[in-house]
Amino acid sequence: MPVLGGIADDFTGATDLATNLVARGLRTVVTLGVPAREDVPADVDAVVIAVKTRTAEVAEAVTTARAALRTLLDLGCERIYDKYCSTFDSTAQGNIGPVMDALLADLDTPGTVVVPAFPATGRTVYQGRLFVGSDLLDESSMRHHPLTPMTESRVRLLLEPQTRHAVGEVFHQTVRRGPDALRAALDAEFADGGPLVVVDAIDDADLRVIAEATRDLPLITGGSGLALGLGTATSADAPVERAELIPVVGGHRAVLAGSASAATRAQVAHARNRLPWWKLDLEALRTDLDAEVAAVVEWARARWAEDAARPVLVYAVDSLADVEPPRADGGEAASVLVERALGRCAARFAEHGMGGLVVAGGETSGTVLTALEVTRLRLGASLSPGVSWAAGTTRAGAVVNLALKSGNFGDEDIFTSSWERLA
Ligand SMILES: Nc1ncnc2c1ncn2[C@@H]1O[C@H](COP(=O)(O)OP(=O)(O)O)[C@@H](O)[C@H]1O
Ligand SMILES: O=C(O)[C@@H](O)C(=O)COP(=O)(O)O
Repeated sequence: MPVLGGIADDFTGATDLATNLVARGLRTVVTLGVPAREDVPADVDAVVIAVKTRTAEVAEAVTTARAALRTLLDLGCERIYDKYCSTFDSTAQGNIGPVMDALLADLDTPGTVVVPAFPATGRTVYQGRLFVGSDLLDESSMRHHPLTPMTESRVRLLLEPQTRHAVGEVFHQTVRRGPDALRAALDAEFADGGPLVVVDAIDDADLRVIAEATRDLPLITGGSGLALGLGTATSADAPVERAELIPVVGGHRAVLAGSASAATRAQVAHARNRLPWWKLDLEALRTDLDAEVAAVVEWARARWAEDAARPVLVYAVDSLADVEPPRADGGEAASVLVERALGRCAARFAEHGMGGLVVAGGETSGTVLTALEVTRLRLGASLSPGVSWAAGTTRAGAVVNLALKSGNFGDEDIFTSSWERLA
């Protein structure tokens, strides 16, 4: 029976959290959407429900999060982990604050911590300010995010407009004094300040202190980093390797990249010199999307006929100059066309024997998994911080190996090197 239940506001965020839970020895399953109780396997320690609510209407995000919470409690989960982006992707309306408010109310708890930090990927919080590498959040590329531009770095100021509660802060000086000092500071905030407390963390040792100080809270919130501080589920008879065991299926291999993020663009440039590649043509998609997809599928099958195990790369963006802004004339947005095309490619590739797939991009992953009719993922070995191989089960019961990569995650060679870890 699962002990920990996660609610993640997008699909790559869910696999990011699950990756860190597996690293702590927890056998973890990700469900895509709120599952029926009988669809959750019994032999897991953690369940992460992936919902696509980061940029949804506030009311929809809250209703979905509450439904996910009810299911996790029904499954027997004793603690809930509310996972949002390590760059706090949200707007003044939400959805991080409204979801926290709803979870706090439903769990009837005195308060919780707000911990976006994920130091392994450069996201740290110091004196209440969120950094991406050495840049303050509002000076990083997140300033220009198309849906959730982040123009403020102080987490308290980002959260206050979104929540009905007061927001407190506990700085690094206190975290450094250890779990007891932190817990005393949190209790003081919960008693006089408010139930939401932003806590600094600049390295994994800080995350361990925060996890220890909050071990009896029914709700914790953050990026995925906080999971690295959780007590390990491992023992002599339950080593970390047990949590990583997933079925590996054979078959053809592909990489589908719809992300335009800086890390993905570098990974595409690296892979173009090493793998057969196809760059989607926006004009061709706009003219006849099905014909372009058919051409991609024919091309991929020819490459697999030459070398059955060699991955093919299908991607959308080399440089930011390729990114087409939303159209003023009401024509179909490039982002929609690219997502639709990559989803259809995935489904057709699966019909032609694809057994392994790396997907780059959060929105893209959502579309691709929907097209493949994958309903749940069992997380396996980690590829890099926040990214793992998984075994995805489709509605029809077929299994496909998947690695979902958030746009800014992963080393430059992830599209070519990840396959070694699958073997
Ligand atoms: N040439 C393009 N012009 C406009 N949008 C694009 C283009 N290529 C891809 N996109 C869209 O950009 C979005 C990237 O988002 P996502 O997949 O979440 O990646 P990330 O994780 O990097 O944010 C997708 O909706 C994708 O379809
Ligand atoms: O917390 C994180 O940084 C990631 O898990 C995440 O949510 C990234 O979002 P996308 O870049 O939209 O995939």
